Amino acid sequence: MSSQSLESKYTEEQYSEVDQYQPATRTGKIANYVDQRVGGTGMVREFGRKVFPDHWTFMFGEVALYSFVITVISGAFLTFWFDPSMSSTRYDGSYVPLQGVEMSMAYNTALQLSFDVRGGLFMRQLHHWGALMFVMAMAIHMLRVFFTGAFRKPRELNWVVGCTLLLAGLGAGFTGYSLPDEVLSGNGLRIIDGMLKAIPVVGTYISFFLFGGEFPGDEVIPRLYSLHIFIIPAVILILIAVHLFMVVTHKHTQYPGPGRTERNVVGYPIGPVYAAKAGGFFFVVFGVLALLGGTFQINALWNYGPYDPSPVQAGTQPDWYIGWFDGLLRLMPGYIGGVPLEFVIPTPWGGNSVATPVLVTFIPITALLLGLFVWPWIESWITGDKREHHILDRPRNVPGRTAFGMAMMIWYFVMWAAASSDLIATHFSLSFNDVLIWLRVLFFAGPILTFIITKRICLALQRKDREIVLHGNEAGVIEMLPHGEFREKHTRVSDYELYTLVSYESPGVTAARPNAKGKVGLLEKSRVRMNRTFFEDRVEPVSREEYIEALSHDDHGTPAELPAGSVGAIESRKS
Ligand code: HEM
Ligand code: HEM
Repeated sequence: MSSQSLESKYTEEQYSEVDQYQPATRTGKIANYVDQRVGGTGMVREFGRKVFPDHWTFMFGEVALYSFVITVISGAFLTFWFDPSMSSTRYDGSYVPLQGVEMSMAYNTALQLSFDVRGGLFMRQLHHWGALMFVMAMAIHMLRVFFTGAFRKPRELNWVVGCTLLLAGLGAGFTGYSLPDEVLSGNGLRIIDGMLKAIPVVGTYISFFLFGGEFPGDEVIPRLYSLHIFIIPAVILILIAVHLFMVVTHKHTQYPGPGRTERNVVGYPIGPVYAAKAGGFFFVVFGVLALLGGTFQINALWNYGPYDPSPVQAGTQPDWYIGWFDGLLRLMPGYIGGVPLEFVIPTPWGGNSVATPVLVTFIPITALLLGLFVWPWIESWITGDKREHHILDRPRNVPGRTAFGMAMMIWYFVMWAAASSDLIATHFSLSFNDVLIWLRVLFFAGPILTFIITKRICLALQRKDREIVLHGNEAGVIEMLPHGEFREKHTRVSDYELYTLVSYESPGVTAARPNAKGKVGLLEKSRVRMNRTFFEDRVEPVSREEYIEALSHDDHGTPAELPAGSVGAIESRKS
């Protein structure tokens, strides 16, 4: 019992009486002692009874959380040995091919961690696999939230917190990857330096300040280190706390099903079953990462050699979440029809060069990242839907959003694939230039084709669902009728499945809304155009009348009366 509740319930004279209710066991007494001073019971009662719906797609947020914890633990281990200094030293560790080679302390200690610290290589690999899993889990979690519409009101701000987490994750990955100061990380930094310098007027200054002088300087690794082990993890930690707090206050969304409404949550309370499952799951994630870290080599930095701006290695790849920046740079032509795209603006101090090929790459990067942040508002602007949503969408039931999401994914994949254009060319014995030209075509045509194809697939799946609701599933049993006709038997779907198949709305196109002056502005016109792209093709959901009509035909081998709950499912459709 917490001290607060004691105060409110008992007078001072009654305190001695209360002491008689001390638990009998020693553990109970210790728990009581702590609780009277900490007051945790109320919190446990509040959180322990929170109901959490169960679905496998809700697991990715947890995987992100656990892999972050594992990168923090393994990263803390690395800090005991890693020295982020760029001062020069001669390697004298146990890796023979590099003995006597001059290198920075950062690379030297990363090699020491790999060869001379007991368990060091395992911890480095665990850290790197943990980082990859962290960003991967975040991305899949984000896609789950996107494709099921879990970002809609009231969760828009939590979506923004999530997007910030994703950016912070990319920042953590990039800064970590740059720390060991070998050829691969040095080349990554060289690309960043080039992108910064392309910014007109201020670019060279930004690069100069970041690197503490002319690239590579001797300041950048210690600076990245502060960002990597302190500032970015602290930001991630705070944002995760805010994110999960918001998940609790909003309550979790749920998939459509019997008894699930916009006003309730059906699932298990967190304590004890869910908490035990989540605790166990942490160790599963830890186990998988330990297995990867222990058996699959990653970032074998002794093969690269110390950073030197002159060599660039063939075949090396940046981590998957960074590759698309690199890919974009490769996609952008430097010349069109023999005319260089880079030009110089004459100025009194000798001219300012504008690196157009590099600058243009900022457009898709900004569009993709900014679009991600503001998507909840864009969607509600297109649809005109300002209502709260706690029941999730099945992706096929929102063809416009699903098609758009898939188009953006393909766009991302093309940019990412471009970062491996050399490997694609060598592995498949193709001309490097041809690969690049095809990727350029796909950069523009890929998203459009994906949008069209995905929308068609969604509509086809909706039609299939409609067919299943009205005529049941093919039973795989052929029967012969008395007059000799053969036909396949159909079985009705269960009431549960019926709920899943019919609980959705399929809005039509909304008409243009004139402004106060009675005119339809340019913005409204573009909204209506997008609204039409999203909603013009639609499949009408099954109506009550259609359903009853279908049931009454018992030529599908179905009873003439309605199964309990089935009409309720149709009625509960959100429209
Ligand atoms: C450090 C990274 C992250 C962690 C640890 C995390 C964790 C979680 C967890 C545990 C949940 C509840 C379970 C679930 O639905 O999966 C959740 C829900 C949510 N997350 Fe994340 N998340 C992260 C990143 C993101 C990102 C990148 C986004 C989107 C851009 C996002 C958006 C959301 C939203 C909108 C919800 C509420 C979903 C609902 O109620 O259905 N999160 N997050
Ligand atoms: C408090 C948290 C963290 C600490 C103390 C930490 C510490 C470190 C240290 C000391 C290194 C250099 C070791 C080496 O290269 O051998 C490193 C590398 C790295 N870190 Fe972290 N880190 C943390 C969080 C993260 C997070 C959240 C991510 C990713 C999203 C990440 C990604 C990386 C990567 C990719 C490397 C390069 C690993 C390699 O050399 O193969 N770190 N980290």
